[in-house]
Order: sequence, then structure tokens, then C-alpha cells
Amino acid sequence: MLGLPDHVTALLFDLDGVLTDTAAVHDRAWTATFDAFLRAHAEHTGEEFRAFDPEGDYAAFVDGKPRADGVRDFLTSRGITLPEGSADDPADQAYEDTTVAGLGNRKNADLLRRIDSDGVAVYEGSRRYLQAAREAGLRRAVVSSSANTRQVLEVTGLAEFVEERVDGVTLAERHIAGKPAPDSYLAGARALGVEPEHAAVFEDALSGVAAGRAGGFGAVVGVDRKGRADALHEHGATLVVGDLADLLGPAS
Ligand SMILES: O=P(O)(O)OC[C@H]1O[C@@H](O)[C@H](O)[C@@H](O)[C@@H]1O
Repeated sequence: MLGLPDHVTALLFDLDGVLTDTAAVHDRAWTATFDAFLRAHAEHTGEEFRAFDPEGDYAAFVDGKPRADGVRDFLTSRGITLPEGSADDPADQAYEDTTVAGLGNRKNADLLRRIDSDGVAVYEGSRRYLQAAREAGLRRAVVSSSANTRQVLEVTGLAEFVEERVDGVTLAERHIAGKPAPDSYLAGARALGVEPEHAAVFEDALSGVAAGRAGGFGAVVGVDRKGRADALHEHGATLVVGDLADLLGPAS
């Protein structure tokens, strides 16, 4: 049904880049945050400044993961370790005081500024697909690492299609491991009361399709908006589409 194997009765959607056009907004906020930090790091250590790569670094170390994991995993790739800090660390820490949490807060402040000024766009094909899934009686949850998921679903009007939500806030509260671990998607399936083999995962991030594969889900749909279908297949997608509307028949 709806382009999926017959045994699939529930759908687990990532948010950024799958339902909403926000993956690039996150990427821009991360790029600005990391570049400011890396510049200060170069000045203080005398090492050469090497900018954050919004394609390679973002896909490999940040995309799809909870905020703090993204900070930690990217900095580790550059041989940098920071203290964890705490959730209320200021977004404008001096270089010497920078923590993982503080850098994450800086990125979030930047992200919210961009969302405030530019708004959030919904992929029309995704809205149509959600509507068709609801009409077909398929169960629907959003499983995102973003702590901003609830607000984004509300401002876009997508909340009405979503029965359950597992997001960055849920993960922190319930100590659930983020993508590429399968745990957040397994929590989404559990919330809908279905076994993983009866659920399909929809993901644009390499860490996300890897989570889908690790969880033994009935289908892992890679959403390829950047021309990287091969990488999505390699990391766990069982099929790849350019847009969710591609899964709807011509009459839909
Ligand atoms: O910083 P937030 O809104 O909690 O989001 C965490 C992560 O959420 C994911 O959905 C995005 O792909 C990442 O880019 C982002 O870093």
C-alpha cells in the first residue's frame, strides 16, 4: 500500500529533510557555529583554520543525530575534546570556556533566528503522503533527533497528521540512544503498538537509514534530495525516492 510492502501497517517519519525543508537550515546553523569555533581554535592553538564542510562533515558526523552527539562527533573528527557542560550553558561562551552544551546552544540560537526570519517550508509531496496514509488507515509517528520537533510540527500544521512523536526532548528525558542506534525508531514503533517488521522508516540522513537497518524494520525508505542515493542504499535504505509523492500512484 502507498508504494510499500503489504506487511507494513505503520510509518515512522524523520522530520528535517523528510517532511520539512529544514535539513539545509540546520546545516547552515551548524556551519556558522562550527566555523566561528574553529576560527577561535586556530587563533588560540596556532593550528591552521579548516572550515566545517557543509556536505562531507555534515553528512558524516552531524546529520540526523541528537544535537550534543553532532557537536561531539564532529569535534572528535578534528581531534578536539570539550567538557560536556550543562544544558543552561550560555550560547556566547568565550573560547576558553566552550562546552559541548554551550556550542549546541549557540547552534540552536542561530537555528531559531533563521526559522523566525525565513519560516519553515513543508514538502508538498510529504503533506500529500501523510494525508493519503491517514486516509488509508496506516499508523503515523514522527521520529526525529531534533528538540524543536513539536514547534516545527505545530507551525507547519503537520501535527494533525501525527499520532505519536519521539524527538530530541523525548530522547534526553528517557535516555534513549540517538541515531544511528535504532532505539528512537524502536520507541516510535512501540508508541504505535506495532512490531518493527510492520513499520517503515522514512529518512534522508545516513545515520537515520542506518538506524532503520539496525532496527530490522519492514522497509527503510531513503529520501534523496541531494543526489546521494548510493550512499543511502549502502547505509541501509531498502528503496530510495526523490520525494514521498513518488510513492503515490498517478491517480493520487
Ligand atoms: O538541534 P536540534 O533542533 O535539537 O536538532 C538536532 C538534529 O536534528 C536532526 O533532525 C537534524 O538532522 C540535525 O541537523 C540536528 O542537528
